Order: sequence, then C-alpha cells, then structure tokens
Amino acid sequence: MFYRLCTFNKGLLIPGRGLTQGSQDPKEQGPLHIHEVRVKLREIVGASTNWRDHVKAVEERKLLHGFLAKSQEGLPPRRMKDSYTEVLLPLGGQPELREKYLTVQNTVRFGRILEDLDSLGVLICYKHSKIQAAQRSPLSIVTALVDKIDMCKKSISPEQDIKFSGHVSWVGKTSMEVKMQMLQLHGDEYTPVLGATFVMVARDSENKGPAFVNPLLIESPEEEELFAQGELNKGRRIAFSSTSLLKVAPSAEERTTIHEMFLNTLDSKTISFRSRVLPPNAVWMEDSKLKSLLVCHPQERNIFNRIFGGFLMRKAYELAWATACSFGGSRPFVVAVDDIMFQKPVEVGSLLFLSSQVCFTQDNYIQVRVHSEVASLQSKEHTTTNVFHFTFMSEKEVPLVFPKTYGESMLYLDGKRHFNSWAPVNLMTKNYLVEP
Ligand SMILES: CCCCCCCCCCCCCCCCCC(=O)SCCNC(=O)CCNC(=O)[C@H](O)C(C)(C)COP(=O)(O)OP(=O)(O)OC[C@H]1O[C@@H](n2cnc3c(N)ncnc32)[C@H](O)[C@@H]1OP(=O)(O)O
Repeated sequence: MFYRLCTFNKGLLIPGRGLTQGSQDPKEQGPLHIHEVRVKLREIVGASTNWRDHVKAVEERKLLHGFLAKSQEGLPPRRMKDSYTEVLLPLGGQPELREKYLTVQNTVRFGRILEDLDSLGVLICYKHSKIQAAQRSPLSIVTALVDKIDMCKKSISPEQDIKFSGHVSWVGKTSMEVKMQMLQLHGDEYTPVLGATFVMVARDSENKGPAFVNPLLIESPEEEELFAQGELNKGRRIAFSSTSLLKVAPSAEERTTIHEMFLNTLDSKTISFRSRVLPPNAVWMEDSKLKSLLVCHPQERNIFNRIFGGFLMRKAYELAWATACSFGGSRPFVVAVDDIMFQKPVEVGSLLFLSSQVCFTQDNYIQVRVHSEVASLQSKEHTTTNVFHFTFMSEKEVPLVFPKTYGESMLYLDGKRHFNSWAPVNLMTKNYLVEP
C-alpha cells in the first residue's frame, strides 16, 4: 500500500525563513481562525449577507470597474511572502467545531477540508492582488482548477488542531497558482496531512471578463524553483489536454489494452462479437454508477452569487466515496485528487446532476470519476460544469472494472492515465508517511 509522496514541503515556502503572515498588513499577526476566512472574503468583495440584497451588491461592485488595471505592467509586483497566510482550525481547543467536520468513523470529513482549501486559496489570491487604494477588491477571483491534492495520511483526527498555510507560487496574466498545505498537531508538533495546488482566475468586478493580476517578484533560488514548477505545471496541463481522448485517438499501447479487455469478455461458446461475459472477479463499468441530484439553493452561494466551488467539490467527493465504498465492499480512503476543472459556473437555482462511476481499478485502488452538469428549471438543456477525479484505497483488493462500450473504454483509459500520473512515483519510492 502506498500514499502519494508528500512532496509539498518542497513545494511551499517554510515559515521562519523570512516568511510571516500578512506582511502587507501589520494588523494580521498569527494564524487566522477558520471562520475569519469567509468573513474576510465577504468584506473584500462586499458580498450581500441577505440573498434579497444580492442585486444591489452586484450593482455596487460595478462601480469598482475603474480600479481594474489596463495592463499587468501597471500593477506593482508582489512577493510570495506577501500572500502567505496561515489559518487555524482549532478542533482540539474548540470541540464545538467538531460536529461539522465529523464522520461516523470518528475522522474528519474530507469534503469539509476541500471547502476550507477552496476558500483559503481565494483569500490568498486576494492578498496577492490587494489594491491599497481601494477598500474593496474590483476582482472576482474564481477557482479554475484543483491541479492536485497529495494525501500523506490515511485519516485525519477530529480531536487535534489543524493548521493550513499557503501562498501564491506562480502567476500568469490573469491566473494564479496557489500552493497550500495542511498540518495536524501531534503532541507538540504539527505533522503534514496533505499538500494542494489550485489555480485561480481573476475576473472583472462583475465576473464577466478576465482581469490582470500583479506580477510575482522572485526573491530566492527556492522561489525560482517554485515558479519554474508552476511553469512546468502549466505546460503539463496543456500537454495533457492536447492528448485528451476527447480530441485524439488512444495510443497503440492503450488500443491493445482495450482490445485485450474486449477479447477477455467474449463468450468462447459463441463465435460472436456481441455475446459478452464478465471474467471472474470483475464488474461491468455501467454497474458501478451512482447518481444524485441537487437543487442549488442560495445558502450554498459564494461571494459572487454563484454556487461555491468548495460545496460542489464536497458533494462530488461524497458521491465518489459512496461509489468506491459500494464497489469495493469496504471502507475507502482518499489518496489523491487531481485535475478538477471548473469549466462553467453553477447558477443559484439550477438543478445539478452528479454522476459518479468507477473507471479504473488496480489491486486495492479505485479511480472514480464524477461528472456534473446543470440544467435550469425552465430548460431541459444540460451543460457540463465540472469533472472530478478521485483515487481511493480500499481496505481489501477490489474487483476489476470492465468497459462494455467504446465510450466506456475511453473512460477506462482516462482513469488509467490519471492513476498512472502519480502511482509509479509512489510505488518506486515508497517514501510516504504512515499514520502517527
Ligand atoms: C450569509 C450570506 C453571505 C453572502 C454570500 C457570501 C457567502 C460566503 C460563503 C462563500 C465562501 C467563500 C468562497 C469564496 C470562494 C469563491 C470561489 C468559488 O466558489 S468559484 C466557483 C467555482 N468556479 C467557477 O464557477 C469557475 C467556472 N469557470 C469559469 O468561469 C471559466 O472556465 C474560467 C473563468 C475559470 C476560465 O474561463 P476562460 O474563458 O477559459 O478564460 P480565459 O481563456 O480568458 O483564460 C483566463 C485565464 O485562465 C486560465 N485558465 C482557464 N482555465 C484554466 C484551467 N482549467 N486551468 C488552469 N488555468 C486555466 C488561462 O490559462 C488564463 O490564464 P492567463 O494566461 O491569463 O494567466
């Protein structure tokens, strides 16, 4: 068994090396309380507290257009440490917080952590792009991508304090990469739980078009390395998307894999391409599906009156977990999250259809894909908003999953690509942390 290699200590600047929180704002010393993150976001954007006031809040935000930069060069460069932020989730010191985070197995709900990471990532980007002259930010910063989350612990205790930290690690013209890590207190020491890389995109005050963000000032070889990693990540994403199975045919090796699987399912008693039987210890992909429907109420809105990205991730994660649980027949543990793309915003009031299925398995690992689409109450037209990829580890070996159709074969290969994008490194090094 293996976990993703926790490389994020290399990928995040360490406090104590000239890195302190809120270096732009002397009032901010020490970690923020988790509740303060959303309060601050609301203040920065000027979000309405009552849904009935949201139109007025949008109108007020239009007035901030004048603060938007005409070019990136017109914005002052910022250091990585300017956006560095620490947040405390005091599950140990404030037991009343635990309820919201608790699973029935007495661990922390990972879906809640996804929500906290999303809010923190956005706050970090607002710190990076803070305009001293304006009380409110003219930018609407949205989550575009969860590039990856590396887990290095099987489960998280609901009884010990948790600390999040992070900073902007790369910027483009209108996009920012944020690296975050989560640590948990054991004895008197914080130990790593996960590392996360998100990409956020800045939009204008009304969230209608792109908006420039401050360039990044590189101050040390360590930061140089982080920035270069951000460039590499961008290149990798472009390469991954240009070879997407939605655009180009599978490789020769992948075609062979699919054909061999197809041959394995042919009934040897009938000489027919149509007569298909499952090999032992295997499940048809179509039988691994779970679906859910959500009505998107105002309660789940973000500061821009769209549905909060963290909420979408929590719902998708919980469906994926249930899919892995029912498929594997034992308790699954998340080991990796990658490539969650937020293609389209989800409007308050829409119907959100989530569809989850196992698309690849190996030993006791289950790769689950969740596809989400929205439809308005008035129109029957469905639009894809997100695709989520989660890797789970089951307590025991799981069945193989077999595609029946060509479309399912592509899902299988895509799942295999996602699994292989991290698994070989971990298999080779075995350099992971075990649960303390
Ligand atoms: C009590 C009541 C309270 C009141 C309310 C307040 C409630 C409080 C509770 C809320 C909690 C706080 C939450 C705050 C968090 C908000 C975050 C969200 O939820 S957000 C919700 C969830 N998220 C959403 O809804 C977002 C939905 N998606 C979209 O809107 C669009 O797809 C897009 C804007 C992300 C990109 O649009 P597109 O037309 O493609 O844009 P362009 O071609 O113009 O490129 C612009 C830049 O983007 C780059 N880039 C693009 N894609 C990617 C990618 N995949 N990967 C990487 N990069 C990507 C691209 O390279 C370029 O970079 P650069 O070269 O300029 O540097």
